[in-house]
Amino acid sequence: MPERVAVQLDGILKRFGDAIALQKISLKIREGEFVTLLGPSGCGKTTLLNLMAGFLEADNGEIFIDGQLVTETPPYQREIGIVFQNYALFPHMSVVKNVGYGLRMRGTPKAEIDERVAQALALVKLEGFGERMPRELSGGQQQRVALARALVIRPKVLLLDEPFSALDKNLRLSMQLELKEIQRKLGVTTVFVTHDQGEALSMSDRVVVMSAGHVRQIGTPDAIYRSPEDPFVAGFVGDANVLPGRYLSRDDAANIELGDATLRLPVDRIHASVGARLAVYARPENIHLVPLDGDTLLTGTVVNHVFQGDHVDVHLDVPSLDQARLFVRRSGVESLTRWPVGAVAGLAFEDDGICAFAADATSA
Ligand SMILES: Nc1ncnc2c1ncn2[C@@H]1O[C@H](COP(=O)(O)OP(=O)(O)OP(=O)(O)O)[C@@H](O)[C@H]1O
Repeated sequence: MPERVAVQLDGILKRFGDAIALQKISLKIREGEFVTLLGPSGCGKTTLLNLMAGFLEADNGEIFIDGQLVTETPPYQREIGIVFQNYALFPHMSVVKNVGYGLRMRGTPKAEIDERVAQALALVKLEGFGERMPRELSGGQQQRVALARALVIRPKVLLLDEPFSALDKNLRLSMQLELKEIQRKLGVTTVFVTHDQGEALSMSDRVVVMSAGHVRQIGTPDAIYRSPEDPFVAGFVGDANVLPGRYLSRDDAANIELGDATLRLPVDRIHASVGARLAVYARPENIHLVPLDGDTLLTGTVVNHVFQGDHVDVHLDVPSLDQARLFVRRSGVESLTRWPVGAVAGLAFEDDGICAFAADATSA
């Protein structure tokens, strides 16, 4: 059976005055999918979410929800649930009244409202909190109420705009897990907005990376992290060393000059033409320190260790790479003694986690 499309955007263009906030965005979200819009502040994530919700109108393009054209449909008829960053609970209503609001507006019978509100509160683990007022709840509890209020109407799509960004780190992590479990249990199509790449990678089925009103890449977290197709994505998602290189030639692999060394990399990782100067992106965990021998072409001198708890980042100067400084990630503290400051190490690059773009195309 073909997968159903829950949300479809076709050529969405949005201007604010002379400024273009969204540049012809097209996107299909499958039923039951958890999709995250990820990008830096001002890239257009919230604008896109507000267009799906119906709070804003597009200047051009069409939006379909569950196969219906909704471009002209007001928010309350789109059957979507929304959770904002700042809770936006009704302050003068109890938890039960807040959660039941959407059902009362739809004229649902009282007995059914009571039952569905109780179910929704159980889902977000807030049984027993029904008579409290929002001011009597913690930030995390308020956000659970907001989630219950959004889910109780059984929305076709759940939209969340940075819902956990006001929470402290530990609470944010546990809320992320909880949301993901609830979403999986209900199978509700979800669009989540964040500027936090860790949040996007850990929760999503697919991530839509945006910058300056454009979609830069759409893919699974693994594809976005391992095979970025755009220099913005390579620089924004995860840590990367950006090193100067040149695309020498291509046979069954791409031959890339990096300082005195030539790397052979899969051709599909090189987004440039033969002869181009390159910005080579290398993840710190994909560069290894190796003892020097007669064949070592690329070496670095250790200049610093940065202890990060579960790993150590070793920083090195690489004279043959235009004096570039790079860092590699080691899991054990043994690297502190094996590669002390001042030591000279050979650098070995794994294919996985390396990609390159024409140097003049890089924006990150
Ligand atoms: N009502 C508005 N009037 C004018 N410009 C706006 C309006 N809303 C958004 N913009 C502009 O549109 C662009 C996209 O804004 P948007 O809020 O969608 O970004 P964002 O990616 O959600 O950022 P943040 O993470 O900071 O919320 C920005 O340049 C912003 O200044």
